[in-house]
Amino acid sequence: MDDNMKAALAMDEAELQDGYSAADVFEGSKSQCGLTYDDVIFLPGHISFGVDEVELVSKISRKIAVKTPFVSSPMDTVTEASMAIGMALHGGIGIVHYNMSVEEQCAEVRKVKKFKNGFITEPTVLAPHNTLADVDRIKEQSGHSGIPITLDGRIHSKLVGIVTKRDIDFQEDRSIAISTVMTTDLVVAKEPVSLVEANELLRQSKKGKLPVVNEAGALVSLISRTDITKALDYPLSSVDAHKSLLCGAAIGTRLSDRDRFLALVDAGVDLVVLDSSQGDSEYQRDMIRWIKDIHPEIQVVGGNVVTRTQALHLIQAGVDGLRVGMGVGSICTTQEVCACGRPQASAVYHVSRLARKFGVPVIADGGVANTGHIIKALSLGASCVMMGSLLAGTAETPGDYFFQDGVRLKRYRGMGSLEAMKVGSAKRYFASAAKVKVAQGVSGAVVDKGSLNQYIPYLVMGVKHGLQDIGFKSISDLQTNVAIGKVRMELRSAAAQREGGVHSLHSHSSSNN
Ligand SMILES: NC(=O)C1=CN([C@@H]2O[C@H](COP(=O)(O)OP(=O)(O)OC[C@H]3O[C@@H](n4cnc5c(N)ncnc54)[C@H](O)[C@@H]3O)[C@@H](O)[C@H]2O)C=CC1
Ligand SMILES: O=c1[nH]c(=O)c2[nH+]cn([C@@H]3O[C@H](COP(=O)(O)O)[C@@H](O)[C@H]3O)c2[nH]1
Ligand SMILES: [K+]
Repeated sequence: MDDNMKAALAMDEAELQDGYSAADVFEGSKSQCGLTYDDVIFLPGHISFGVDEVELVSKISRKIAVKTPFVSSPMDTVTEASMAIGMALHGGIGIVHYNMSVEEQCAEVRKVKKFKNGFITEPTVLAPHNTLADVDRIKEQSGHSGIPITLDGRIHSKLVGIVTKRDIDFQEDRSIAISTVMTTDLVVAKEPVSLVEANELLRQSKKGKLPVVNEAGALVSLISRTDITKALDYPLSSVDAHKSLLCGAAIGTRLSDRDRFLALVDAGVDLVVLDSSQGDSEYQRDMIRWIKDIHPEIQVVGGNVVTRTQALHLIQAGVDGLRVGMGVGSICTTQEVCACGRPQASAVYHVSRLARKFGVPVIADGGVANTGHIIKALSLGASCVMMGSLLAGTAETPGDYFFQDGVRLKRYRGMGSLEAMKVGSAKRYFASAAKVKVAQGVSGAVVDKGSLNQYIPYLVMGVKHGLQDIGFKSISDLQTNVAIGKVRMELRSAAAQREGGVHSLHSHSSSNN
């Protein structure tokens, strides 16, 4: 090796550093220009690990960690129970919209909280003196068969038997007591028992239901084979201490929303999102203080904010998370109508920089059109991303598919669109009573994206590849290295952005959407 070569190889890191730090890009600019995801591009780092080693564990609020940093938007064409269940099963969380009555919203939340609990902690229970007709009634109302029987017909009482379809199907007389037909030779699990152990017991016993009892033989919960198969299929699931899926819900900041909040707490909600385009209001601060005062255990996400001052006001009021984004959603017209907002990469970077000091996670909301945008949001400090249009069109969203020009579509609309306001958000705007309705969103359609079961794993893998290319195994490592300037980036000219997209083809297809 000659001396020139040796000198070249001895170059230190500083000499080799390409690109710019996030601080250079977002704070050093003299152009007074706000930036968004497409304006920036990360330079690749060094890969020393496999893509499967990348972990996407993150936080959605101070106390709630998730394994997939994805949140579905509280919009009436995106999140009701089915979406919230799908998001939680895949390790994220769904926020049920509130363009419906309190009762309807609570029913959606209950469906999520009750979905396939690994452990059913409130099973339907009967007593030995109940009749087969009682079993029939329960089957009709709730679909449950396989009912545990306890001495006094309630949970936490001594387990004496179980009644299954097989015990009663061929009994003609439905007035006879359960005690005469129930199975008393029971396979039970003694608490504490893990789902894996319970699964093994169910496999060996070939039973459909496994009652869990305490030392004294009292029933404490029930495990069902169908539930457990699902639980084992979704290792990333976001669950609470009782193994129920996590669920969020949106509320407003009017006095009536306090009743909505209390009802949602009753329904088991884990987190509420104060849903507003401009979160820096006295209404919102009052709501946050009131909630944290009476229900400090419920996580409150405030927003939306895009500046550090707005964020600080909500942090001072006690929020557990911040939702960032104004006017950047695919269906948003707020920036055009109200002249307020901020390009999303700048908003996420600046708010996250402040929120990080207080340990408050940031949810980057809106404007996410591909996995590259998700990676950029996370890199710039967001703990999670909230998505509307990217998830719209999946099977789990409310609404039916329809065909237009031979393409299978689903409706997707802004919550401030005239169409959505007509259904309910008019109440939020006072627009129903107002003479002039000012829409801040549009309604449209998106293409069929299939089920979340294929779609979320695809998004997750895309994000993992991005972290691997930048050179980090976790979101926190990535964020720390962006913050200290080790991760390098550049702005992209308009021509560079064109180059980074698909170009120069007559036609192309993409299998992923
Ligand atoms: N992220 C974004 O860029 C945007 C989102 N949206 C979505 O549209 C929906 C509606 O958003 P907003 O109109 O911002 O809802 P909002 O409920 O925050 O505001 C509607 C109007 O009600 C007022 N208001 C709220 N609480 C009040 C109280 N206690 N007393 C008196 N007045 C009160 C507000 O100041 C505002 O004028 C939400 O789902 C939101 O996420 C709408 C526009 C932009
Ligand atoms: O200006 C707006 N008018 C609206 O009618 C509207 N509806 C929803 N949102 C916001 O957009 C986010 C979803 O954005 P994406 O479709 O880009 O994921 C959502 O999460 C919201 O923050 C609205 N913004
Ligand atoms: K927009």
